[in-house]
Amino acid sequence: MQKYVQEGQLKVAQSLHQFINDHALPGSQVGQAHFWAAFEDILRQFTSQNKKLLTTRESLQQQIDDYHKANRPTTGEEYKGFLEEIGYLVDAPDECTIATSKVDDEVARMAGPQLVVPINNARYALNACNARWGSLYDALYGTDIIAQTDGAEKGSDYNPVRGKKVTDKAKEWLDVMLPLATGSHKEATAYIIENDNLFIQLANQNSTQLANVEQWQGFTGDLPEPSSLLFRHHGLHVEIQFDSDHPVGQTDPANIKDILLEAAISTIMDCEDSVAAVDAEDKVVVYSNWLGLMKGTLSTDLQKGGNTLTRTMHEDKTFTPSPFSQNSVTGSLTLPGRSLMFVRNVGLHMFCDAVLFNNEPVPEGILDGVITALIGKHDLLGNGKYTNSQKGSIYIVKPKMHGPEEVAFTDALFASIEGALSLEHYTLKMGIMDEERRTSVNLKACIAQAANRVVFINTGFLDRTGDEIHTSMHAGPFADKSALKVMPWISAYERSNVATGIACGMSGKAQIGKGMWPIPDDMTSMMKTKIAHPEAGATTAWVPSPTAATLHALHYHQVNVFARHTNIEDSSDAERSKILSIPLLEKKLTPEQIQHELDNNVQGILGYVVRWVHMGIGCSKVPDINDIGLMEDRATLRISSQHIANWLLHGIISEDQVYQSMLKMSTLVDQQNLHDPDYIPMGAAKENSQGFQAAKKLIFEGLQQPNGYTEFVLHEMRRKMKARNE
Ligand SMILES: CC(=O)SCCNC(=O)CCNC(=O)[C@H](O)C(C)(C)COP(=O)(O)OP(=O)(O)OC[C@H]1O[C@@H](n2cnc3c(N)ncnc32)[C@H](O)[C@@H]1OP(=O)(O)O
Ligand SMILES: O=CC(=O)O
Ligand SMILES: [Mg+2]
Repeated sequence: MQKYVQEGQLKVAQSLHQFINDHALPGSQVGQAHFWAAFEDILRQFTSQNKKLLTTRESLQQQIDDYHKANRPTTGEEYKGFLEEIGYLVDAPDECTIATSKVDDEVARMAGPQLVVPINNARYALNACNARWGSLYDALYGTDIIAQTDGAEKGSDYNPVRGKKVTDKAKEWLDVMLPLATGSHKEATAYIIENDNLFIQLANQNSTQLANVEQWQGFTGDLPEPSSLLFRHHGLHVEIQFDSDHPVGQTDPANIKDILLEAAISTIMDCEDSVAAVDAEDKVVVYSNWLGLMKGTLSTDLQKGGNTLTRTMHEDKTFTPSPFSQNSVTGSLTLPGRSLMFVRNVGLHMFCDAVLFNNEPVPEGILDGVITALIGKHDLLGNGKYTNSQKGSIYIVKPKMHGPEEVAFTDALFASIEGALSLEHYTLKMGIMDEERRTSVNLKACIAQAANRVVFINTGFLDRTGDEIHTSMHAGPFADKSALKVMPWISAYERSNVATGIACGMSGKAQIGKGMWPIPDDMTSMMKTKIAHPEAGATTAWVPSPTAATLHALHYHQVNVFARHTNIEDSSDAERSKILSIPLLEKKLTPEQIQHELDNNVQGILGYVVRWVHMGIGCSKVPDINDIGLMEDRATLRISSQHIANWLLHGIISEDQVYQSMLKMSTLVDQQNLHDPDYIPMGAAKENSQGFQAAKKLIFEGLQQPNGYTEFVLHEMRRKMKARNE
C-alpha cells in the first residue's frame, strides 16, 4: 500500500517526497515549502488544460473514425477539407523563424549521432554519457562490419588476423577524414611534430603532411613523437593514439594503438518509451539517475571479464593545442569527455499516482517537467563535478505531442516551471518529437508555438507509424509492415520535416533529427543506409548503442550536412497531401504471407511485453521471425499491436488465428530467453502469465487504446505483477 505525505492539496508518495526533500532540493536554491506550493500551483493551472487536450484528441479521433466508417474519400480535396473542418489541419503561419538562445554547439552547430538510453539503467546511462568518444578499432572489431570469415573470426582471445582487417579499414577511414597531401595513412610509419608542423613519414621514406594542415588541432605527450594527435573534420574531432608497448600499437608500423572518434555528440536520457516506470518507486530510480548525471556522482559497479569495475562519468580531455587551434594562444585545449545530455519526459496522456492532486493521479508529463527541471538546475548552478550545458540550458525532449495546441501547452508549462524554480525565462529548451500525424502535417505551426525554446525536431518514425495506423484504422486494412516503410507518406514526412526545420531557420541553431536504427547488431546495413540521414540534411539521427554511435559518426565525415542545407527548399505544402496519403494494403497477400506477418508481429509483441511486465525492462533486443534482433520499445509495440488490431478489424485475420499464433509464439519466446537467468517465463499455463494477458489486451483491445498507445495496458499489468510479487 502506497504511503503518502500531505503537502497542501498534494499527496506525495513517501519515497518521492524523501527523494525531493533530501536529495533534489538541497543546493537548488529552492526551499521545500516554496517548491511544494509552487508545484501545487502548476498542477492547479495545468491539469484541467492537460485533460482538455486529451479530450480533443479523442474527439478528433472519433470524428475521423466516423468519417472512414461512412466510406468517404481517403484522398483529395474532400478528405483534406474534412480534416480542416474538424481542426485537425490548421493553417501554417506564413513566417516562422526560431529565436532560441543559449544553445550549446552540440545542438546548434555540430552534426553527429544522438544516442538514446533508458535512464533507469545506470550502467547503460553512464556508458551513454561517456560515448562522446568511441574507439573505432573496437567498433570495427566487435561488429559485423568485419566479416567473420577467412581466419577473421572473433573468438575469445584477440585475433591478429581480424585485428589487421580492422586497422586497415580504420586507416581507409582516416584517409576519408584526414587525407594526406600524398599517400595513405596505411603507409604511415611515424607521425612527427617538428617546428610546429605535423609530418607523416611514409614507408617509401617520403615525408608528407595533411592535405589540409589546419585539421591538426593538438596533441598529448612529448615531442617530436606525441602520445596522441587530435584532428577536426566537419566539426567533429578524431584522436589517433600511439603506444609502442600496447599489443595493437606494437605491431602497427606507426605504433597506432587506437583511433577515437567524437561519436555520441548528444544523448537522450529517456524517461519515456524505453523505460518501465509505473509507480513512485520506479520514478525515484529514474529521477535519482538524472540527479546523479547532473551532479556527476552517478556510479555503478559491474562485472566484466571476471572483474568488478566501477563505472563513472568520464573527465574532459585535455590537449596541447596546435598552431591551428583556436586555443593556441591559451596553450591548453579542453574538449568535453561526455555527451551533451537531454532528458526525455513522458507525454501528455500519462498519469502517475506518485503524486495525487485532489486525490487523483497527476499528469506525469507535468511531474517529469517539474522534477527533471529542478534536477537540471544543479547543472546550471555548478553544483556538479562537470558541466552539461556550457550555455546554461536544460534540454527536455517532449514526446507524442499532437499539433500546435499541445506544443503551446508545453511551452506555457515550461514557462511556469521556470517561474517556480527561479530559472531565467527560456532556460528550459524543448525538443519536439515529430511523431504524431497531427504534428507532422502542422509542423510549422507547432514550431511557431515554441519558437523561443525549440532546440530540435526529430522524426520519431516508429511512433509515427503507429499513429498512422491508429488514426486511419477504419479506412481499410494497412499494408504489411515492410511495405509501410517504403510508401509515399513516410518519405514525404521525412522530407517535409527537414525542409520545415530549415524554413524555420533551424540550420545552425537547432537540431533537425532523424529516427532510430532499430537493428542493433546489423551494423553493416546501418553503414549502408543511415548515411541517408545526413544526406537528407539531418544534423543528427538516433542510434541504439555507443558502438552504433561511433560507426554512424563516420557518416558525418562523409557528408557535410550544413552545406546541404543551402539546397533544400521549403516543400512542406506540396508534401502535405503525400503525408496524408494513407498506406493501405494495395495487393492481395497469400495466406502464407499473412500468417508470416501475423507471427512476426506476435513474436515481437510477446518478446517485448513479457520482459516489460514480468521484469520491468522497457527496451529489449527481441529476435524477429528470421532471428534478427530488433530493438523493441513502446513505439514498436504500438505499431505491431495496432497492425494486428487493424487486420482483425478488416477480417484479414481471425481472432482464433491470432490466439493460435500467440500460443505458438509464446513457447518460442520462452525458449529464446532461456539464457537469461532473470527471465520469468510465460510457462505452459499462458493465461496465468501477466505478460501473456497484457499482449492479449494490447491486440484484442487495440482499437480502444487511446491513439493506439500501449502504456496504459503495460502499466496496469506491470503493477499487477509487482503486487503479485509483493
Ligand atoms: C522509438 C524510440 O523511442 S527509440 C528510443 C528508445 N530506445 C532506446 O533507447 C534504445 C536503447 N538501447 C538499448 O536499450 C539496448 O541497446 C538494447 C535493449 C536495444 C539492446 O541491449 P542489450 O541486448 O543489452 O545490448 P548488448 O548486449 O548488445 O550490449 C550491451 C552493452 O552495450 C551497452 N549499451 C547498449 N545499449 C546502450 C545504450 N543505448 N547506451 C549506452 N550503452 C548501451 C551496454 O552498456 C553494454 O555494455 P557494458 O557491458 O559495457 O555495460
Ligand atoms: O521516439 C521515437 C519514435 O520513433 O517513436
Ligand atoms: Mg517515440
